[in-house]
Amino acid sequence: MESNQTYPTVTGPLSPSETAMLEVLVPGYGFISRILMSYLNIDINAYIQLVVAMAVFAASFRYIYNQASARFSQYFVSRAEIRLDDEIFNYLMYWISRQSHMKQTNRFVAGIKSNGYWSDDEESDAGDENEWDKLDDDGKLASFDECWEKVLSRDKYKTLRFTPAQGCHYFWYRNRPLMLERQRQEGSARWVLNNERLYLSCFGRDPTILKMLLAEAQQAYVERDGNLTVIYRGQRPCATSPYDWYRGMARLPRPLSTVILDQEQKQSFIDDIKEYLHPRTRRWYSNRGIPYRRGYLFHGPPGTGKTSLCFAAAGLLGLKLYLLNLNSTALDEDGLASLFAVLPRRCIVLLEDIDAAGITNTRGKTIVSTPEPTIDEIIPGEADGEADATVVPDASAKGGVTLSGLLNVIDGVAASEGRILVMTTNHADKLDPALLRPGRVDMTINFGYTSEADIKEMFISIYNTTKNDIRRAKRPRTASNGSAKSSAKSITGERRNSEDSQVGDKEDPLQDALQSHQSRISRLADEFAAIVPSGELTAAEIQGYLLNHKDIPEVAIQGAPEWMQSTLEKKRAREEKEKFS
Ligand SMILES: Nc1ncnc2c1ncn2[C@@H]1O[C@H](COP(=O)(O)OP(=O)(O)OP(=O)(O)O)[C@@H](O)[C@H]1O
Repeated sequence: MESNQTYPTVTGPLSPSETAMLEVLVPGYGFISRILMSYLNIDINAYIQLVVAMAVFAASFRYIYNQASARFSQYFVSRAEIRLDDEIFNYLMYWISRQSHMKQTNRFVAGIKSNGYWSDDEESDAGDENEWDKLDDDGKLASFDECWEKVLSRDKYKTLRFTPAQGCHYFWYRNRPLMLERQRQEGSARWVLNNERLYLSCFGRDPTILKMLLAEAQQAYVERDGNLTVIYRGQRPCATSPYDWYRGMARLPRPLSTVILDQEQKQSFIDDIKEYLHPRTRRWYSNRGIPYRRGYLFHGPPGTGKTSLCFAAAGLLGLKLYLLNLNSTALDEDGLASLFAVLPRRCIVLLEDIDAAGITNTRGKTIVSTPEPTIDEIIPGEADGEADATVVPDASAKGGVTLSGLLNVIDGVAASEGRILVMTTNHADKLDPALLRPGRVDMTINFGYTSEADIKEMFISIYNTTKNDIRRAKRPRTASNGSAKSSAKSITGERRNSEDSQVGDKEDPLQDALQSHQSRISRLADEFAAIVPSGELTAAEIQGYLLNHKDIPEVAIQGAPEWMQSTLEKKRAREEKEKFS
């Protein structure tokens, strides 16, 4: 029997069941096809097979292309992967940002912010001096205002840096075509910083060219630092990231001679470190089953040179300085352990003010903290804050590092070897004896108030002249006012270079003038030391005063009695207050 059933109005090469299937696969298909039919008289069913065929072809082509390119890459392309959390990422970015071909790319990331691979500090300092030099070279003694105007306008226009944006970039390196790919790590959240990867690729199965490029990038990066002391800080960029060491500033090394301390103590500290770092020492330790570590404790009142000595030692030995603030609540024992685990083979780790961090207690108690400092905060010699940490009995409640956690990373079974640990404190007597036992602290240096000899030495080091101070004194200057001020200014202006050689070179044409300057300064130093009582002030206090009169030592001496009196009065008042509180 024939059925009277009516089919939908859609007609064409597709059967109703096929159309129904399409409706399932492409919701709204029937509706759209009816609209097209009624208004435009187009029957899309007539083209559907063509469309499907094209889609199948495109999908197959894509699949084949992907497979072919994967096979091609596998057999004919070498590729290096560089991860953001590795320092080599900085090497490569630094190198790239200085390549002319990379500057020409039309997809790039522009930035001015200093980071691991761009640090403008040194360039800016050198630039400032150049401005001054240019004005001086015109034959006139540059005035501050003239120079400052130029420096300020330079500061307004920070250097723009460009690095390739995400995606592929092609370039030639040593006559070979290479590809650089910048990628976000798949599956990572956008706000997570630690998720970038770089891929370097070249044709052929031999990756030598890539390794050469990476070695060149490393060399460029390392040479940029030259003899600067590089400071790393243990922190994390955001709350979800793990703790890691982040490169902070790179500073000119501080000459050891500028740290005023008993010569014998200073020398035995340096000799001890040198002995420890000697290539044979590691084996000596391991042959005897002794963990290869060395710890130092610097203690004394604030501003007596603890940080300065550590910084100077790092500069002298060309070691990187790793700074860690134990006061952070966010830093737990795992974070601490992971930071110590990734320390390089040779470095100095500086834990400042450990008494403030709460290591004044017995094991199991927690160090509680102040907010985390920023990465750029550390300037050796300027750290003076006493963290207002408190100690709470429950380690789990607030986070933070326990004393036993600290002891574990210092010399636990899994503790890292090779590093030099320096801890500083203002109150050694408050520290737990466990922290001070040999193996954890192998040498203790006491920093005290200045003696008469220290005061003289400080005075001389501030007013005397180093070769670097007069590197620009290529022509005799006529002093603008003929006063002691102008003569002092011309030879004491700059104290920023690493060499601390005092002038006295036989061939130096300025030798006579400088020698008489030196003997004058040494005479004035005696006068100053006669005014300032020994054992009363810290080096920082004396330095602070002398810096207020850095151009005219005579004026410093004139004002010294009054300054001494007011400083001592304030000190006594503070001590009285502390006694009663
Ligand atoms: N012994 C010293 N020799 C030379 N300069 C010193 C000395 N002590 C302090 N200074 C000067 O005082 C400033 C502070 O010094 P530094 O940070 O080294 O002191 P500190 O003992 O580490 O202080 P704190 O305990 O507060 O951390 C620096 O600018 C440094 O140049």
